Amino acid sequence: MPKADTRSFVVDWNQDRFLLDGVPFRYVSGSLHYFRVPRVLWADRLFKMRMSGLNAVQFYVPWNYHEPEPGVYNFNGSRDLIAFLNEASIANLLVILRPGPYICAEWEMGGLPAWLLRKPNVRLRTSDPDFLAAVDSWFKVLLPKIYPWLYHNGGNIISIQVENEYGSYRACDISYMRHLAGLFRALLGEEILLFTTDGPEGLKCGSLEGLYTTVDFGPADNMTKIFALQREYEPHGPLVNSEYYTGWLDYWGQNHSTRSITDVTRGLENMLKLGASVNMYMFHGGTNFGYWNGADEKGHFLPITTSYDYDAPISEAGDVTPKLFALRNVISQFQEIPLGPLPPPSPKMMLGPLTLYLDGYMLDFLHLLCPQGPIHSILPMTFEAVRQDRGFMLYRTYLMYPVFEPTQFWVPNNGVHDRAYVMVDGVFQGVLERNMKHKLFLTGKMGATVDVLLENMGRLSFGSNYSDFKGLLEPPILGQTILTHWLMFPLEVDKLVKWWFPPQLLKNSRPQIPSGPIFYSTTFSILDSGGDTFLFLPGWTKGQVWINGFNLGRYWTKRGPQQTLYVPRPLLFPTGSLNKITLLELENVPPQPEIQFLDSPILNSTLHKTYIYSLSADTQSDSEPMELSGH
Ligand SMILES: CCCC/N=C1\SC[C@@H]2[C@H](O)[C@H](O)[C@@H](O)CN12
Repeated sequence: MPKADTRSFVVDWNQDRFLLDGVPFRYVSGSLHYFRVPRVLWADRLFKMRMSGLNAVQFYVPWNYHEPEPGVYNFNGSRDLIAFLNEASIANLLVILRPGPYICAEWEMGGLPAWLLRKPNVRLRTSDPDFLAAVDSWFKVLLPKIYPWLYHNGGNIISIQVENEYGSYRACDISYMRHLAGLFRALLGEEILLFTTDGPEGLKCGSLEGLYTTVDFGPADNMTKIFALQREYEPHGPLVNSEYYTGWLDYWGQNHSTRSITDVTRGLENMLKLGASVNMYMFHGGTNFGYWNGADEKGHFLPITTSYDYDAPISEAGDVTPKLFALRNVISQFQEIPLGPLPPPSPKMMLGPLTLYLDGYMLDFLHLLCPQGPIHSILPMTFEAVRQDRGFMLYRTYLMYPVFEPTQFWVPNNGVHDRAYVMVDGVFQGVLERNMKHKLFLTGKMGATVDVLLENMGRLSFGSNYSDFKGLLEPPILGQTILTHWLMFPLEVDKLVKWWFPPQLLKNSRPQIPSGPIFYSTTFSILDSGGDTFLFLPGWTKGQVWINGFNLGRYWTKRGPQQTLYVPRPLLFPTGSLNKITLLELENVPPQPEIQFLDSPILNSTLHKTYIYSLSADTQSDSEPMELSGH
């Protein structure tokens, strides 16, 4: 077989295979998402993937991670895409790039920026002119950055995916797919291999003439049937599974997902025997730090957990697993794998228990959390309308009349997106939750302050046939009265947490019943010999954690299945320096406000039965309000 005299990665239509520089080539790839791994750990993870026998790495580019506001771009630090491409090159891994614009990935809004929803009627993932204008603007920044990294230009990108499982989306807008294909060709040239990926039900609307059709399926699926479906769209060319599921995602309140080593290795072996190219999704999952998790909807709203361990061959903490060695053994039967050992699991550290101390009630810091002051509106406004993309917003109103008897407080049309923590005169009354908890009862004196803290638990990343706006989507109803005249406080919690809470800020303006939303913190130092660790929050309910100002993600100890948060060692300061951990507890503080750092994760706690509300047991009243209040 003569080698190509130039760099090339092409489909050999006669032999149903790929050719790399003119030589037959099959990729055995793995997915790793740079946006779920601190930059300092990228090289470690990529090296382990190479040593596992992979010759390629596949990853998405989340639009919302790089364009926080229209026309504002961020490719720095853990967002430095080019640096990640370079690390992959150093690890001798080719790249299969998936820039979207929609990526799914259990990522917030499937990677689409929330600011698209500032035009409430925008039709996402269609040829809607407003949507396409934003897409064009983004890709005219992104695609020229990756052009030099295309394989035939001297880089390591061998193929690029257009959209993501588009056939699973209701719109089925071929004009949109054609627009994307044209844009990619215009900005990347004719040589690069462009492809699509769909499940077996999605090929009709997901595939497009001129884009190589690939499929995705897991170990329990019928490989023969699904590859036959791919053949209906690609009678010639290599068989490709672009997402072979090595594990699966986790939802808060559902059991931890796993896939057996036997099933996963058997499926891989069967595909490699066919000569197929395969990408294993995920090979290393990582973490949904901050507020970046997405959500699904299967009967009810299902936010994704902070951990994206995915039961992947490389664990969330970057450790090799028996599943990795089993897969490496399969790969070694089909192609050469690098000689040499894989690094052992990294050192882990235990610490604590540590006592946390009350910094203050969230409501006492509104002047710092919302320095620009509230927005006033007769009816509550959404996060998107006030340009708060993620995190928390406080909605405040006042009782225009006394409420002596416990009176139902609810939001019509399941309008709490996603969790609401209700206070009256600063005293915690309870929680309302999208799909799960529609009402609570409260009393209050005339003029009492009614505060509703809304938590955005992550926008739908899959299966949404509507735009997932956040906040109070309808005005709450107290008894028969619609509550109007609201103050909206978009809260800059992350900015505040980076400050130190001077004790003098702490007002004892409320009974010392520690309940949320409330800040606790402490400082601690570690031994230099310490390693990665796993934060355990026994007795705490739900909230957010920061370590040294880094937003580690959400905890929901009461609901599970995740009980610990992965703490990468590079986040911690060395011996002699104090580390600071801050918790925002949204509900109830344990009698012993302590935390621990464990040397192994807990991702599969049994469900707390109290969570399993049946929808019928908690339906809201359908009675229409008799009068408007607040006038
Ligand atoms: C039956 C699966 C339909 C949804 N597709 C999923 S769930 C896990 C993965 C990731 O979200 C991935 O980003 C999707 O492309 C495919 N997939």
